[in-house]
Amino acid sequence: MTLPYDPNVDLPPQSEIAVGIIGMGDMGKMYARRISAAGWRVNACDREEKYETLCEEFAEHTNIHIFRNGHLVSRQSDYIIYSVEAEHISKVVAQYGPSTKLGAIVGGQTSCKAPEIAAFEAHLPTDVSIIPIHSLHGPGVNPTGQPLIIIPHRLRNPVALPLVVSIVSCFKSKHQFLSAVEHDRITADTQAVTHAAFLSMGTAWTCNSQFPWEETRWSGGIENIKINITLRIYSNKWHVYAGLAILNPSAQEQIRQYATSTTELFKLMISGNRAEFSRRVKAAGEWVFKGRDTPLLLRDDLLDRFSLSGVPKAGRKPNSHLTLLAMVDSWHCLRINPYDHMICSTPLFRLWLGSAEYLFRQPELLEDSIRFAVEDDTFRSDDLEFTVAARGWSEVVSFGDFASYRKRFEGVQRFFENRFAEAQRVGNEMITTILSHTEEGK
Ligand SMILES: NC(=O)C1=CN([C@@H]2O[C@H](COP(=O)(O)OP(=O)(O)OC[C@H]3O[C@@H](n4cnc5c(N)ncnc54)[C@H](OP(=O)(O)O)[C@@H]3O)[C@@H](O)[C@H]2O)C=CC1
Ligand SMILES: O=C(O)C(=O)Cc1ccc(O)cc1
Repeated sequence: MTLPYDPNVDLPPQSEIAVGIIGMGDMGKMYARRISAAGWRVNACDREEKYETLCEEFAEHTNIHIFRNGHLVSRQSDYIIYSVEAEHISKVVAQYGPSTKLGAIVGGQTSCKAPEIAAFEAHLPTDVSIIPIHSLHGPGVNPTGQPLIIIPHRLRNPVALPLVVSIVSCFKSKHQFLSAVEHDRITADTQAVTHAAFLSMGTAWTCNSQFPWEETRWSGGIENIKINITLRIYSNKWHVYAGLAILNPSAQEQIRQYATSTTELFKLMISGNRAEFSRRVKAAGEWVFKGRDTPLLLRDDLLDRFSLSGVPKAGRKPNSHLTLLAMVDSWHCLRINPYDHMICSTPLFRLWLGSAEYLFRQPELLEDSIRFAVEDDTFRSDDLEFTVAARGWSEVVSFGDFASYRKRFEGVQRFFENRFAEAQRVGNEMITTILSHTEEGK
């Protein structure tokens, strides 16, 4: 890969550089710990009311200096990272941006870059370079080998970009240099629609008052992925998912298509039109998976290790898998090749694509799923609730309605909260094990 900067440029000594972090939530703290451990001085703050508790929490970290507010961080830091809620980025940058140190570099960690860039352009002094970043994983995932997107948006000197690269190299992530527009288009494909599928599963289970791990029809194999990842998402903060779906215009189109594909497939299922249902599903599968002969991303023996349920393999039933059929149909309708975006994929996206591949590249499984969808009513009420849920999520996102998004999200969160600790533990292990096997091609 040709680097978009001169790697031989002379950088200032590490002892002269301070990294600022505004927003010490889950991601901000993870960044502060890793960057300071690599030897950089870190200046950090959250909202003023958290100053004392943050000072206590980081009292032992001599390289992390907690300040009362973003003005104090901005005026003495050389690379300042805003790690706040995407919904608030404009307000927070308007507040602290004018205090940025002369000639410094500013970036953000929000998941959608259009509003972040607009805020920086509007509120930062013109001498400041703008280099946003985005770690494509949650705070509990080891950043080593995960994609880290770097956006060299405004470079005021030849040192700015190599300095940022040198600072973030402590994550040992895979660097991808993109424009903000490319970033938003790709993450709409990989993140927003993936989350829409899992959010809808959680809503459907809640509306049916079901804990899926207690039912034989959701046990083992890719069902473990559906359950673990749904719980993982709902154990996180609502604003992370709301921000990247609502603020990214490409995401809205994709989520709408996912809801449409779900609805159209569900109508074919209940009309008993097996021929047309089968034709549409297989046409989508052909388009997305044709010619793929690499080993499947997911393997049965690995999947079965990560169950939240105690149902033995013999007791399991086929599933209509409307969630996955609709995903592949959406990719087909929007002409999105999901493999094109692997370089910017999150662990959840890889597991979701792996699940789709597992179903579509094993013809007997796909036939079972088609037959079950049209001829068996075991999953009818689940599929009905899923369809209603997918449309509901799409509607909230298209209305740009953060308050309703939060209410929907937190309602499901309450339903599942007793299982979050276990789901986090199993989910972390599942991500580490399955993805390490896929990456090594084992
Ligand atoms: N969590 C994830 O998996 C990932 C998140 N991201 C993105 O990173 C960003 C941070 O996410 P995450 O750490 O999870 O979220 P958190 O809610 O944990 O952290 C955001 C922090 O910023 C604080 N904050 C808000 N306003 C200000 C302000 N004016 N000054 C200082 N601090 C402020 C918040 O306080 P308060 O809570 O009081 O508002 C909160 O503590 C988001 O934009 C998210 O989309 C990116 C990759 C992964
Ligand atoms: O992997 C996922 O999709 C997650 O849910 C974690 C996550 C959330 C937001 C991001 O901007 C990046 C990663």
